[in-house]
Amino acid sequence: MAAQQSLFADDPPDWEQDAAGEALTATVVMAGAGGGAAGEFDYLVPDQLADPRNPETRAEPGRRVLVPFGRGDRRLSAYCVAVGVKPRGARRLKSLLEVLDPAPLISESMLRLARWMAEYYLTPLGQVLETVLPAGVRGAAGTREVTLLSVPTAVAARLTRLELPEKQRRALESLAASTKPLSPPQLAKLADCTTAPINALRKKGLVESRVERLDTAQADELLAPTVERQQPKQLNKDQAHTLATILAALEAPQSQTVLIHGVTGSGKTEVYIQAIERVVGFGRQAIVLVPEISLTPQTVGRFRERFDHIAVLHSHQSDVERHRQWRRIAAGEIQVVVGARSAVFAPTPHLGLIVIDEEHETSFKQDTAPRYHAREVARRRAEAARAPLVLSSATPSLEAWVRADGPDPDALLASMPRRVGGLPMPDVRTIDLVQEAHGRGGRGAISRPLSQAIHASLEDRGQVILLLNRRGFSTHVRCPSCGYLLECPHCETALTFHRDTNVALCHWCDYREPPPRICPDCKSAGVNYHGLGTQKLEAEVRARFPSANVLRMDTDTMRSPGSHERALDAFRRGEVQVLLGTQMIAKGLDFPNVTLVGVINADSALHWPDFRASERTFQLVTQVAGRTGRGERGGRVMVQTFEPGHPAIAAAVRHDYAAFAAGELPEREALGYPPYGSVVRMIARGENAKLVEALLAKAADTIRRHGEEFDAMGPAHALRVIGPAPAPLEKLRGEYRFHLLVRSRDGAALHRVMQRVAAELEAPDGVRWVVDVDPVDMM
Ligand SMILES: Nc1ncnc2c1ncn2[C@@H]1O[C@H](COP(=O)(O)OP(=O)(O)OP(=O)(O)O)[C@@H](O)[C@H]1O
Ligand SMILES: [Zn+2]
Repeated sequence: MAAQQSLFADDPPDWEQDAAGEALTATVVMAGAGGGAAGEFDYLVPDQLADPRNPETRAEPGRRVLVPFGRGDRRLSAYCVAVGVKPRGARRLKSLLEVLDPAPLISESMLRLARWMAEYYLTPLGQVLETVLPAGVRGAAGTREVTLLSVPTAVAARLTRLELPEKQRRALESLAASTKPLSPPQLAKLADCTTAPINALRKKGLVESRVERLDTAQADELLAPTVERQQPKQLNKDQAHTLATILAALEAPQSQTVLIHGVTGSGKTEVYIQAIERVVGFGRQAIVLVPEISLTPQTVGRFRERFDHIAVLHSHQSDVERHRQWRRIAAGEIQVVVGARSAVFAPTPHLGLIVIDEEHETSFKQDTAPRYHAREVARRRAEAARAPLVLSSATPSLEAWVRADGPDPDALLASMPRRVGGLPMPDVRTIDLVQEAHGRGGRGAISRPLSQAIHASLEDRGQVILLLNRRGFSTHVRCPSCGYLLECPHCETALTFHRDTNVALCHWCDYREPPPRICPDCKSAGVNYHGLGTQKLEAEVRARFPSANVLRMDTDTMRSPGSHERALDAFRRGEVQVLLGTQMIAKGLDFPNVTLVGVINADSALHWPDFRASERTFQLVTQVAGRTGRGERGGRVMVQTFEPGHPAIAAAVRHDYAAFAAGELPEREALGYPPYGSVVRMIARGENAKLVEALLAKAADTIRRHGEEFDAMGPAHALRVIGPAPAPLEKLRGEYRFHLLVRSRDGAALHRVMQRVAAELEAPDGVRWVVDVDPVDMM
């Protein structure tokens, strides 16, 4: 009641404010999904929220405001997206209640980008804004406690006379040589030891420690590993040519996209780092997007070696840390932002360049609303900033490839077909599993030729990487008498047996149960474990190569923070001879001592119900093959497959991207799939399968009806609806899932129709649906 009264007191009826018939209004969208209030709403801006003498409470675009909404005047938080003078209509507008942010959270240009996303991805603007602005951006500044070590002067004076074990001596000398105090992990890194010798030094009183509470940003700065500055490398001819292409794009009056297509190890990263050095030299900032999994100290280190002020954004950061980084970026203190997908929204004030490394990676597409693709958002952002967008990959997406290889003068292609330093591409050979199975009776996962190659590599003191894209021990559990298959009760997919934890696990919803000792169906004793997961492969490798140290990398073993880095460090130091795991080992690793890569089953993703199945297979095999032969010792690759003749596998074996594209593109073209057309996927889910399917059937009719006008314009504009059908993942967490695909060669027409359908479609209770524009995930 009190709030109401003060409200009336401050807020005289607006007909008194404005006799001329015009009023200052703010256009707002409700925050988040909007609580049922989708769309834009106008409110009057009361005088006290328009006072230039009080900039902290002024209504302006990019700030959040509190508004009364609906009949009961629910107070909702909203984003102000525009302010203007409007003729007062007959209908009386309500007034803003409060301005919540003392300054805009988002610039006008980022607001325009968000509007584009809302429109393109058919998502409410309020929800897009919550994605563009990290949750922590309005959070309070944080502090952090840091232990700092230094060497007392008295100790430093007799440093050379101390009797110490080797590691302690090294640590003490490193600390004494440092110009600033160091934290224990920092010192451990510098002296290449664990924290044990450092603790020993502290106990002996040879090292002083104090605890300080620092601003998070300061703490980050201090805790950043100390790195030696590296100079730019002398570029080879292909690299120099690629750099020149990017530098020319920096001069162009409009934004250009440069696709760097370079084989693995061709020195792509070095080229774009040099381009960024130029950009930073003009006082502008660069954003580098990398897949989350490659945000390793190794990658980040390469940027630290070359730039003074970098910010790293990743998904494990706390709100407070993220907020800090955000503010430093917005203040122009940061030269290079390195981060995963959402770093595309980093508020750099003078953006000079965006780079997307491993551009083909699926993780650049967000799988919740707004289902944006960072490549498309980056392109829009680069266009607005008139800055180049650099895409880099050994296996570009066909979307990027066709654009770069086509007539568009603003889409350029730079090829780097050779590895740096004259290193040859690794020799790749396929092993036909059909023939092998006949020869050796189908025992185990490792064929004889692969086994021999592993032996040879190990004897030669080389390291081995084995890829198997399936975690767990056995991929399914079946009764040998009646054929009963153990399934997840919520997802109707086969449960995977995990031997280390002795559970049958659903990889979709995490449902788990102990594996049955008798068949739940026919009650006969014993069940069989079929199929191959990484755990079983690990057991086989340990049994066959007992003297090798084996490390398994998959989401089961890499759960704890830092485990990924520790594993890669152990591999780099040579403590591990065989690294085996899922696709997380296929990416970006640069270990010169890897002389053999084995792909256990190259076909595993080849027949997925996804029009990109061949492309994914080609990418995976090519990328993992690229992890070998990166040193002087050369390297080879063995690819086990049931289909050595499949074009995707055959092209990967020859490192021949152009051949892969030439084989795949006509098929896409014939069917009107991307990059020759656009696809939208609709997914509906609910507990009642009939209702779910009926909703999509209705959607299909609505799409066809709205599509008629485009169908009439001929095949270049027509829409084609495929489905509805049960989604490949038919049941998930107790809900049935159906999907349909719509495709058209005319992306704009498709978009227009889907906009109308999304606005019209009403789902019954218990059924939810989403529209995925440019889908990547087809499950
Ligand atoms: N011009 C050069 N002279 C000498 N060494 C170079 C040069 N360019 C790059 N290198 C080195 O070669 C290795 C591979 O380079 P880089 O990582 O840039 O290649 P890449 O194409 O990005 O690799 P990938 O995509 O396969 O991970 C790195 O160790 C890098 O430091
Ligand atoms: Zn499940």
